[in-house]
Amino acid sequence: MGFFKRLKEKVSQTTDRVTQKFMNGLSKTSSSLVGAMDQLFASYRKIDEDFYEELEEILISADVGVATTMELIERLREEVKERKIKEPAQLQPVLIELLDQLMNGEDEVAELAQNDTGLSIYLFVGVNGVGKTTTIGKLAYRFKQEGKKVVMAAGDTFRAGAIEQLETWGKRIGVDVIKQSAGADPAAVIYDGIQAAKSRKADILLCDTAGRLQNKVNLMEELKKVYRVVAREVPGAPHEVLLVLDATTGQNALIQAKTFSEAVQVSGIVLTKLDGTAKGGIAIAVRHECKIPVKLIGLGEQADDLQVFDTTQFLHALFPEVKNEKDIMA
Ligand SMILES: Nc1nc2c(ncn2[C@@H]2O[C@H](COP(=O)(O)OP(=O)(O)OP(=O)(O)O)[C@@H](O)[C@H]2O)c(=O)[nH]1
Repeated sequence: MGFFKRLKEKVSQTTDRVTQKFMNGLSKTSSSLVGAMDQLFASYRKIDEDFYEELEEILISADVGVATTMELIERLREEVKERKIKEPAQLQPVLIELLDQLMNGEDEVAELAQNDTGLSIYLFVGVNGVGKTTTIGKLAYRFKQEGKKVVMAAGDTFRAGAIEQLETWGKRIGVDVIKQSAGADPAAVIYDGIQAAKSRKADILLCDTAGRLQNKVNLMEELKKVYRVVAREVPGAPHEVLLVLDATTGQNALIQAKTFSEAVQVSGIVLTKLDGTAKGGIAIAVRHECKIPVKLIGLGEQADDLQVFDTTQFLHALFPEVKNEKDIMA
């Protein structure tokens, strides 16, 4: 179903709070992207090579990425030909539909996997500072709100601060944290976490992992070991391996996605700090270029600023004025 049809249904159905979260969180990207596009559409009388070139620059500076931008422009040229569009201003709804398609259109809002026969185990991977610990705290809060019994394991033993930070989150939201001292073997901490979660009949165990070791090889070996321990202790686990990427690092996030996917089977991406950048186009690039679904996005530091990624809400927050094709055609 096309974007505008879903928009009518989804935005009216979804609680206003979610739509507001997306709009507030993406306001920086929206104002810079829409501002630049409005200027472009107003300053061109016809759709020519200069117009396409300027549109390319706008998309790339919003961190949509070169590959995704090139593909978008290619599809736009075809649409312009097919629909015999003359006015640049008529392009905006077409552009939004194409962005929607590039982001896999139909809202397969990727659900978080659960183990309906017992303990669900999530691993969180990603480099230091991207928001891993914060994301674990926010997700623990979300699951607790849903009535689930949650336990967290402080597997990022590389940085002492990460252990304390997770403990702070645990105290704040009333969730147990299983830890050892800094420098301990992450796989041993996560093994303890699994035993504790089982004995406490928890529904879900959220595991932080090392954000950095001496070098990439050690880090990747470490992650493979954690993965093996989890898979041995609970059949079918880990149920999610969530790679946490910082949206403010732009195209670097794509490089990290490729690196981590070589070491462990990443099942989903959490894109954090989208509220902290005007280059939220990175979500489009990640969604289109990585074959891994963006499952969650971080729209702020508060516990309920972690939202399930939803293409319709995302594009509506970027282009809030465009409710349907007629808005622009008129
Ligand atoms: N504005 C904003 N800040 C965020 C978001 N997610 C995390 N942060 C902040 O980013 C900073 C780093 O977050 P951490 O959770 O410590 O990063 P980390 O990846 O856990 O770092 P390590 O624990 O070393 O792996 C903290 O100040 C968080 O509050 C977000 O979605 N929006």
